[in-house]
Amino acid sequence: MSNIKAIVAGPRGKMGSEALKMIQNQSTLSLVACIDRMNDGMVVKEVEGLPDMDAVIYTDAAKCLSEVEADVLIDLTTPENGYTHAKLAIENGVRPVVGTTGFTNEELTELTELASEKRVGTVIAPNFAIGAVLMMQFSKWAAKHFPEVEIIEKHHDQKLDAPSGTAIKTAELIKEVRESHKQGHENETETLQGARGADVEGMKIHSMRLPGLVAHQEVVFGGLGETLTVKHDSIHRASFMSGVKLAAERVMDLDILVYGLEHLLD
Ligand SMILES: NC(=O)C1=CN([C@@H]2O[C@H](COP(=O)(O)OP(=O)(O)OC[C@H]3O[C@@H](n4cnc5c(N)ncnc54)[C@H](O)[C@@H]3O)[C@@H](O)[C@H]2O)C=CC1
Ligand SMILES: O=C(O)C1=N[C@H](C(=O)O)C[C@H](O)C1
Repeated sequence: MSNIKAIVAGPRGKMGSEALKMIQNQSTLSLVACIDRMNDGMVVKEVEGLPDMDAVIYTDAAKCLSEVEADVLIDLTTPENGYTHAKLAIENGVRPVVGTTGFTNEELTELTELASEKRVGTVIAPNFAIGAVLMMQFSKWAAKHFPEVEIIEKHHDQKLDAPSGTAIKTAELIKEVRESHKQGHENETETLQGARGADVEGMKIHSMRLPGLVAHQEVVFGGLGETLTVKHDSIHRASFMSGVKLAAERVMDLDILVYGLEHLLD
């Protein structure tokens, strides 16, 4: 697959700017437009800090998606805008590749149904790093043998959603093999609210936000006399870009929505 025409939403963001660099440095994708909150009508290279690329910037997502001839929309924005952009893209026959996290289950269901109805391939992946996808798969495997598990996710302090999309996806994968049950002491109480974290069928998720962090997760399993920790660290946002590229290539052959990069890996 070559010359896949891509729109990037969120080009000035931490992920969006990395995606522009990735597109600039490979040959299968080309940038045909951007969707941003500002700089309407300017071209990318005119915006300070953005790479030397000629695509036009739109602030009106509906206009961009109906006017520009594009194959894929790469969305790296915010939960609310990511959902709206994905919906608009599907309605306009542009295949969404969504990294944005924080969607509700209702939004995911709606997008899944819309993608099937319109037969527009869609990828929503809470984590595009190959190592993170493996960390989630290893965790699912481990949970078959160690059903007592807690998830600790650590991110930079500019992150809007908690817990992370990755932590939620990990819990969902573990749920497929772990029977729902309460963990810890049956009479456990919290003397400080939130001390035990968020609860998914008895599994706990703890979210840490600090400057200096990028994206990190530990899945800690406890057994009789032993613990097992499955750990992944993204130390640079370049870690996500091979997954974004793979998703943009593979979405061209889909006519349904897939949730999670694992569905696209061999
Ligand atoms: N799936 C994955 O592998 C990864 C996903 N993420 C997710 O990607 C999203 C973006 O993350 P970051 O780049 O770190 O955030 P960021 O805050 O650096 O960037 C978000 C960008 O979206 C822009 N934006 C907001 N509203 C917009 C709108 N209506 N139209 C166009 N652009 C708009 C903002 O101006 C900003 O530049 C988050 O939801 C984050 O959780 C982050 C890293 C990896
Ligand atoms: O906001 C981030 O940075 C990240 N968000 C994604 C998530 O919510 O899981 C992926 C990665 O953890 C980085």
